[in-house]
Amino acid sequence: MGDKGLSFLFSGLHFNRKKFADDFARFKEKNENEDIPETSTIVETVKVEPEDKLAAGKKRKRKEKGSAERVESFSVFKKSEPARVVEDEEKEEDIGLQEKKEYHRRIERDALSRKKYGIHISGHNVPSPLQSFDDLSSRYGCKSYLLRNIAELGFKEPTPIQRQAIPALLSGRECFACAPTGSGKTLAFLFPILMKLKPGSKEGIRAVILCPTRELATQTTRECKKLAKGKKFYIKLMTKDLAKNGDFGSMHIDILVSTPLRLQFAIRKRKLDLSRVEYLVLDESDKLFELGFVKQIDSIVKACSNPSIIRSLFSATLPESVEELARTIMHDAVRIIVGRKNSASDLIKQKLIFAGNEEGKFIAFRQIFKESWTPPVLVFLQSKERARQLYKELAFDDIRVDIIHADLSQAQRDEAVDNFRAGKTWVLIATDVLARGMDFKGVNCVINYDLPESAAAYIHRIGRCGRAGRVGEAITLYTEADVNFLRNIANVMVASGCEVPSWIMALPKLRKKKHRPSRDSIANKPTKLEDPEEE
Ligand SMILES: Nc1ncnc2c1ncn2[C@@H]1O[C@H](COP(=O)(O)OP(=O)(O)OP(=O)(O)O)[C@@H](O)[C@H]1O
Repeated sequence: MGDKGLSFLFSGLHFNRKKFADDFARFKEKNENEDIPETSTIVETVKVEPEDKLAAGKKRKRKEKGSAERVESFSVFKKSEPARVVEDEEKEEDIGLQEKKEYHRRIERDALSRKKYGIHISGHNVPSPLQSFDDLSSRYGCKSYLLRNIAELGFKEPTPIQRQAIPALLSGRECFACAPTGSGKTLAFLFPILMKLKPGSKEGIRAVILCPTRELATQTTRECKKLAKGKKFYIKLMTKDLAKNGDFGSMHIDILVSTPLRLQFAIRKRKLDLSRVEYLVLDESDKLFELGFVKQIDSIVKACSNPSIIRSLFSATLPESVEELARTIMHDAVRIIVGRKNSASDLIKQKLIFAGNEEGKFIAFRQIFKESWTPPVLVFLQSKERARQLYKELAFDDIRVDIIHADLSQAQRDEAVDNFRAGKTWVLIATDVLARGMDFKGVNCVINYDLPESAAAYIHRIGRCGRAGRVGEAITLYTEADVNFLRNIANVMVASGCEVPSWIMALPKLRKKKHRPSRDSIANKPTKLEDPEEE
């Protein structure tokens, strides 16, 4: 990603490159020299402070900070801060022996716990991971209604990302978090917001959650309302109508969930005030930092001008480039990686099928349905046009098939998602508009009719199955046109323990990141699909 259009994001919140050229140079140097390995172990400095005090202190400090001090935030992962060493040493001497012992016991306990759950952290003084949801009351005074709502949802134990990200955010730390698809990241960012914000306040918007698609924004709003049940939070989804006509001055909103474009529109045209926002979440953050979104994100981050804002980035994939961009806007962030970075959930059985050409692909696709299939199935294609073609081919079969892509009206899109959720649709044909974040619990199988355009797209697409501890199956069809790109997908498969033919692994590495070949239109060779309920 180039520098163009990243005026604000790339320059940091208040960062003046000229004025702080030396610091910037040092940061760059440090960054290059101190690259933390993927499976980085625990990096914590020796400093004992109770969690609530620490959080309060942090907040105060952030509020007092002027623009110059923000330069510090460039060293998100620094292992030692020269200016602080003396101070830390003095403090350490003051700490009694007992406290020191207790501190070291905690460090050991935390390290063991993180190892057990595959949590890797970097950052200064990272709070202990949760042992259970009960920790939320004992350590952070969590209100009973929230724990009740979690229990009602059937959640017994926090997932690994929840164990670490919730305490980090509750302690006032910004964070970027990478954890597998379907591993509960949504609750990890929603919970601290609900815990920290006063419900029904008239102060204005205090939390903004950004999602790359309307479907995901709708789903996140619904999840947020479920978690907040019993409290009068004003939780709003930014609809098209609201963005165009909303009278935000007279409207009560505590938490706003939106796609970037709609929010940017409302800021510009409806003078939406985000200056009181305390929490900004970029969900599917790597997507939001892609070229199509980055200008919008830029202006939203700028509009969220509260100096003590806590920003967090969540995704199942987190490329280096995004981490670098994130560092420029975040202060003293905690980096949390669950499992291996940029890998697929190991609950998904992944398979590659060679189909020669487009015609062969259609035959192979039908074969999958003939042999064995358990609805619901999600089928991904590379474009709206191709999705329409496949839909046409299947529409005359006795199969409950539907289609979703960005050209449909909002009502049609909502209906497609609702019907699929409700089990009224068995096969949903989709473009990548549905690839990220969508949580369809029952999906057993994802079929990549067209090879995904990148390894990240592959991880997110197949991540629509194998969620919340369930197993799933992902089948990827490929043709001659895809062979050169296969290695990228195969790497992901191998990393999650799936078998891949050795010739694929021997293919040269491709420099090109995106793969979108032009393809022949989908063959029209109808053979009737089997209806599983008739068997
Ligand atoms: N602690 C928990 N115990 C059991 N299930 C949970 C827990 N937390 C969340 N879930 C469930 O796990 C599923 C996946 O969660 P979620 O959608 O947040 O995943 P995600 O990590 O955001 O995935 P993606 O990367 O695809 O967006 C949801 O159905 C959610 O209700």
